[in-house]
Amino acid sequence: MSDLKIAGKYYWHYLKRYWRGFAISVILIAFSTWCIVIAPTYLGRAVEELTQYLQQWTNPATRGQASLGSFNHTLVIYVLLYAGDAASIFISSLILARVTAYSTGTMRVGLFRKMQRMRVQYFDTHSDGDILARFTSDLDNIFNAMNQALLEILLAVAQFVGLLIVMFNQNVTMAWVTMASTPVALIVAALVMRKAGVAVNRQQDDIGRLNGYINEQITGQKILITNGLQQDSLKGFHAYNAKVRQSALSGQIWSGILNPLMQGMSLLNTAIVIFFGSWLALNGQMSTGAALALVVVFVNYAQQYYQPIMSLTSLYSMIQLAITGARRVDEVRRQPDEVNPTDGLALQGIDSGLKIDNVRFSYVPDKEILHGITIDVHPGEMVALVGPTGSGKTTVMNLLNRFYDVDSGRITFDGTDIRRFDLQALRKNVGIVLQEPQLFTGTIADNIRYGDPTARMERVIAAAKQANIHDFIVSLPAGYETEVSDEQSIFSAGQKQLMSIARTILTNPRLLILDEATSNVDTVTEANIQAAMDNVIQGRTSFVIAHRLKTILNADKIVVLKDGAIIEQGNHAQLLNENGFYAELYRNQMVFD
Ligand SMILES: Nc1ncnc2c1ncn2[C@@H]1O[C@H](COP(=O)(O)OP(=O)(O)OP(=O)(O)O)[C@@H](O)[C@H]1O
Repeated sequence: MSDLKIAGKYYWHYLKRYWRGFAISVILIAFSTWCIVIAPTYLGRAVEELTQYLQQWTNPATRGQASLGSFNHTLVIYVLLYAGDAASIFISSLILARVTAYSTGTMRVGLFRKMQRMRVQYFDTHSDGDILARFTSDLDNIFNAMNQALLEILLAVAQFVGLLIVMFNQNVTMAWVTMASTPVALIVAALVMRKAGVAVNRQQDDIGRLNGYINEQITGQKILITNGLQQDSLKGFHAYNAKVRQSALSGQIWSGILNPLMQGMSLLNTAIVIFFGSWLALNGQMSTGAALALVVVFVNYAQQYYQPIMSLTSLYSMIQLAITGARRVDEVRRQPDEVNPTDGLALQGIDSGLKIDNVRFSYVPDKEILHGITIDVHPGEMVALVGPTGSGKTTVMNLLNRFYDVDSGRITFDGTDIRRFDLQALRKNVGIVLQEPQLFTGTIADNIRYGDPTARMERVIAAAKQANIHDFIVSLPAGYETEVSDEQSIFSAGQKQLMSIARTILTNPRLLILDEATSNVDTVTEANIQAAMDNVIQGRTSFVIAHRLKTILNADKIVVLKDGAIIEQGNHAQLLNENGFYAELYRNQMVFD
């Protein structure tokens, strides 16, 4: 589907609910067009009446009859028509401003809502900067274009249609003469617009990539500084920036050519009309006054004829940016939602166990990552996943709470395939503590009760105590009310980790997925984290991507993954007995990450 079609559908989706405002605007614009289009006929009439008056006045025999009455009357109507035009444009611009503000607001909400429903895959495969660009520059482009171009577009279309009607009403031959240059103009405009469209499309994609790069460089700023890579970072930025500059420039040049071209066409058109009009007058097929009036009226029409096209072409780059913006935002809108079964089952707990049953999985077609994984877990057991990097540990975790769905095989809780549970219910029962803890804007208390905003303060404090972070929190001047947004940087990685453990404890999940942090923390924090983890794991079925030896030793089951397959499974003693890969790693004191 072409970008224009996609954009058309997108705008229709959001604008149709404002049809009343639109209808009123269209009526007002039609009225204003009628005023504008009809006005030249009054101008023509005024010229005719003035000519008649002058003829009578210059002839002594008829001077007594000469009167400016009808001329004045025509002139008043002419002025009123322009006043009507101005008033109706003013009112419709107010209405359209409102439609723009509301509809772009709804677009923003729509995009944000969609983000909440989309599959994790989208976020895994798009840079944060690119996603952000869709919220910022793409939506801004849509807003700017609607704000400035919507009225112009409606006016242009109405004026064009109105003009055609009036021209053909006035004089069919002259109307055809006025339109004679249209095919050439349309072909030229289409060629130039295609070039500009390609450049503007590229510009937006380049901006997305530039934003992605900036975002990455900000996030990795400390690594940059540590490695002294600022100059390289700047070099990379220049390269991305140059691409944006080039595509923006080429877009501006191509869209900039359009307007002068159309102006040239308009001048040519006026010349053609004057030439034919004069020829008609000289041919003597009508009175000099009438012929003169016809030329005046059609010169006016000829100038107006290209006006709508010219105003559209002067807005072209803005309109093209909005079309591209709509295409990019619509791309997000059309992403598949997470699959939530209708009549999904409720999930109360995991009583008889969890089974990963011969699961195969690939992120992208034909590149299988997990090759038939089977793990049987009894309630309350702790499973440690170990294995070299890229062996598929995180992937197993991704499947357990349905960030992704298996290709074949199944995962069951108490014998029921997890795809049959209501997604919300499933996620409520599966808690995740990630390696990189994430805190959100709000107070520490808000962050701990993030998964259950209604939780009372006693539960927040109890969770913090279990996570061994209570003492630290109360040592802060504002305690639990400390604003995280301002103070985020003063928390250490370990403290953030403990807060996120407290958050998980508060939601009391039945299944726990824990990615042990590999970051080096001091021994006291390390002991704190270990104790907090023991607390959160206590009595829960849990999967831990284990990096600490102690965790592994404590595990009920150690699953050793290599290249997406389980090569060994059992507890520490059993695996040592097997004298295989695990035993080798253990004996060589190798780290499990
Ligand atoms: N979103 C994704 N799209 C495509 N391939 C992916 C995606 N995420 C991971 N992979 C690939 O899947 C394989 C397993 O990755 P996974 O993250 O599960 O390994 P891991 O054992 O957790 O590694 P690590 O210990 O380094 O975290 C890797 O080859 C990785 O490149």
